[in-house]
Amino acid sequence: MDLFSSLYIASSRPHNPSKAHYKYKDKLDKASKALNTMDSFLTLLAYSCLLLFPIAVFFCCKATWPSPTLPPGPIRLPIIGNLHQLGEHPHRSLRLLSEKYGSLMSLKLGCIPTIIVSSPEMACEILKTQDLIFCTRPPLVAYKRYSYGGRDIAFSPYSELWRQLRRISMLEVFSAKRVQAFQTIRGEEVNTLVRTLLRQSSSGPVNLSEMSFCLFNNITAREIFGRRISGDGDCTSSKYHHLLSEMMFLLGGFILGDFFPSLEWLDVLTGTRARLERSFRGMDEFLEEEIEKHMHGGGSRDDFIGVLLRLKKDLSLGFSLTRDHIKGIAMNVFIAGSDTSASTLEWGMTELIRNPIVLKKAQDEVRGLLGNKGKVEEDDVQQLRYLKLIIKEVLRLHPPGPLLIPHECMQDCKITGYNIPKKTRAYINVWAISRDPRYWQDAEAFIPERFEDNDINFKGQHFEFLPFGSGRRICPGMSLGVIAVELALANILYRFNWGLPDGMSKEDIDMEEQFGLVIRRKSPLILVATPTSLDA
Ligand code: HEM
Repeated sequence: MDLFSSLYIASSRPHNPSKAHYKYKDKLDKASKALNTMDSFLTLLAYSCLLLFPIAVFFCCKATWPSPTLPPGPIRLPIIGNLHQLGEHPHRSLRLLSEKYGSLMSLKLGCIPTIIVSSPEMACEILKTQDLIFCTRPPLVAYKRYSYGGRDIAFSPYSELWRQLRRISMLEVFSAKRVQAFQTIRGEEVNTLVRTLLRQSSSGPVNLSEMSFCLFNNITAREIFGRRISGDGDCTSSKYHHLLSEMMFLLGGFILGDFFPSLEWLDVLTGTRARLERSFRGMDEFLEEEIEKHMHGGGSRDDFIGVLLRLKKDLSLGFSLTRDHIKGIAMNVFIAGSDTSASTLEWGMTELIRNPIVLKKAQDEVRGLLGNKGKVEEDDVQQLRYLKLIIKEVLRLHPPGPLLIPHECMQDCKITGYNIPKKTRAYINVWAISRDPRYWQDAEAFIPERFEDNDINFKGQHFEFLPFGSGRRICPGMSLGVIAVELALANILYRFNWGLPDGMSKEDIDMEEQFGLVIRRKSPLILVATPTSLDA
């Protein structure tokens, strides 16, 4: 993502444009026709400010190297610093830079001092040894809005309130008891996926990316609100797909004000703020409706909203849980629970199709264990050793959050003798770490067997493998996410044979990533699913 990505955010078309927007856009279109190169006059204005001003300043001030007391890093341009070096896939560009400047690298992104961590040792330093100093979040524009001004778990700064929210969520929302209680939901939704695949596969290739998203979106919605959000018996489209994609994009999309706090007004001018507000309002209205339904006897006492509304009345909590806290937590789970798991399933199937020997071994395992049973249940999954190795390998090569959610340093500190000033932003490049040939043999290859004879897991103690992060901010939904992905993958491998559409070979599979807070495939995964003899 380069410096102008935020302008792209501003100029790309919103998903749910209002009538007013079209009217406004018509006028701009006339202007842009005349200009013939820009999407809108406002964008042109913003480009001008951003291009001409730095160029002018460039001639007045020099590029600088980071001071010797900071970790090494590339030379910084005036104004934009190293923003231009992020590229379209920041995790990849940052890996290349860190090969030159080291596993603790210093950058300046706009006005923001930043460190990039690219080795297990440095990740351990930030997420374990100095976790208490680094466990806050930077006050990014979208984080502030989507967290109801710091009233959620994922995007709020570290504080006593955050600790309380995280504590009660761990006990009541993400607990082992709750994971167990949602077993039926996962089973029913995976059955719906299988039924949808049976129906759709008879008329041609299926869009597995769309179905993955829909599956996890419905599982998450039932966990939070007690109801599905797709049509009955359907696993092809989710009413909130566009809204969630929009939110994911804005959360990972590098908004201008996040790098130039004094230029936040440009985000208003370019329309990014309005776009953020529109998506926030869309989600807020939905959450309000669901809370109202629960308060008037709808919903279940055991879904997340039911549990949180009960806790709201609990005077022994030690703090008062407000409606905004409930909406903040629900929004986190809705956002964090769908795309992450969908990404794991779609990359998992992508790798399996590219690696037919692994695919066959996984199918032999599940079919050997299940015989003619008809469907895989969660108890069966515990015996699928090879399938679990596959999930680990998918998370190693395709961690859904390649840079985690950014952390920020709360006070001046030192790492390996270098000064890290207070408010330095920290990106942990877990994508680069889990592909580092110093720690992984044949690091770019998909080899689930590499996890066979060792105890490396993703629970945050092995710093060479951190798909869920580590320390105080480690993903609290790990168990909910992993069991759902395992169950879905086991069932679709058991019930279907998989192949590529006619005329395609595995070399033709598009591996391009769409960067955002969560990395999904850029193009949907389209596969041919052939039901096995069980369904003949
Ligand atoms: C394969 C599935 C998943 C993966 C790979 C994943 C990964 C992550 C990562 C990398 C983080 C950021 C950690 C950091 O910043 O240090 C995170 C945070 C979080 N995840 Fe997940 N996640 C998954 C599924 C889920 C699910 C299913 C839920 C909810 C049901 C969830 C809820 C959260 C929340 C609330 C946070 C914020 C934690 C905090 O800031 O304290 N995640 N996740």
